Amino acid sequence: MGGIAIDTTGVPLPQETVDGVLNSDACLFGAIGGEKWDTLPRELRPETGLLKFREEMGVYANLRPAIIYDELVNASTLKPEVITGVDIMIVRELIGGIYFGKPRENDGFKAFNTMVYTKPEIVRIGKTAFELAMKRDKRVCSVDKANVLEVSQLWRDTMNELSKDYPEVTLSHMYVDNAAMQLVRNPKQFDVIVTGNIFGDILSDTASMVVGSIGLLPSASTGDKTAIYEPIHGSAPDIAGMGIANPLATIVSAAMMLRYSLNEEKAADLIEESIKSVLKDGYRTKDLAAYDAKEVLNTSAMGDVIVKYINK
Ligand SMILES: NC(=O)c1ccc[n+]([C@@H]2O[C@H](COP(=O)([O-])OP(=O)(O)OC[C@H]3O[C@@H](n4cnc5c(N)ncnc54)[C@H](O)[C@@H]3O)[C@@H](O)[C@H]2O)c1
Ligand SMILES: CC(C)[C@H](C(=O)O)[C@@H](O)C(=O)O
Ligand SMILES: [Mg+2]
Repeated sequence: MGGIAIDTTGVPLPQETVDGVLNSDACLFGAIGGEKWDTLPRELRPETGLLKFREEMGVYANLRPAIIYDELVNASTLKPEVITGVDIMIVRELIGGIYFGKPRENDGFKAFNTMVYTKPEIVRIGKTAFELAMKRDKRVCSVDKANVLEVSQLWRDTMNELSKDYPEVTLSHMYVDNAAMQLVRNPKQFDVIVTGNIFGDILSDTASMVVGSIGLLPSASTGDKTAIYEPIHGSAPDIAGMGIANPLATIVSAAMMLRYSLNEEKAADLIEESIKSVLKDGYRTKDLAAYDAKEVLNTSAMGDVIVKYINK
């Protein structure tokens, strides 16, 4: 799917791809997008294919963990004391909100999108967040813009109602502008963040830089049918072909896939432990190279060294 599908079949999401993934336990997704396809009509763009893909797979809960590796505390642009120990789980609603709301239009003079959530959609993602919090530090921060938006008021009221089913979990609320600021001011205050589609998109890119690089953040998109595992970053066109992209976000996504969809806990542990050892031994890709690097590797060499450590 994406650009390659457009070039070979004329559409960004061929039915064959949808059927293939629906018949699978899980999907490991790379990244889509690029200037070449940016001027196509919206319905033919890679991004539209990705959204349709997520919708067809029913993956409403996008889990984006931002955890700092001890070895990389110096890689963040933030001070070590601010970020040491950061362990945030962003729970982003993925198949609703302004990305999918109707009506939507651009007639060349006026353009609009609609941010819409129904109560069942909010309950569904809220449950995911509360259940996850029960296995973590039992704190959920719900991020919205209830001071301005009706849709956020319903979001907040619903989260408050739902929290009664989870008396052990502490629920707090934050406006999205403040949340963006708090993420860089004091990221350790967060355990689970639950939020809508567009706010989660923005806050997860911010969180990635808190822990060092956007090339580090994996994600799991789960729902009722199957699951998609993908790095949070895009196709990084500005560095395409240079061999300097960090492959860790994708590799960690694969580890998440092994753990959560394929029941291969040991294999997942092995990958994650190898990554930690590789970082500890000072191997870095360029995005992390300025900090404590003993050896700077290109994309495929980083993959190779992780494989070597796994085999060890
Ligand atoms: N899930 C996806 O497939 C996805 C996600 C985001 C953006 N996109 C698409 O990707 C294209 C580029 O978008 P963008 O530039 O805003 O976002 P991007 O995430 O591709 O890149 C943002 C910045 O981060 C850097 N970066 C990204 N991944 C990296 C990695 N693994 N290692 C090192 N540096 C990395 C890039 O070089 C760039 O400077 C667009 O077409 C966009 O629609 C796709
Ligand atoms: C490419 C784009 C449609 C996508 C999104 O906004 O969901 C991306 O930014 C992401 O974070 O996965
Ligand atoms: Mg994004």
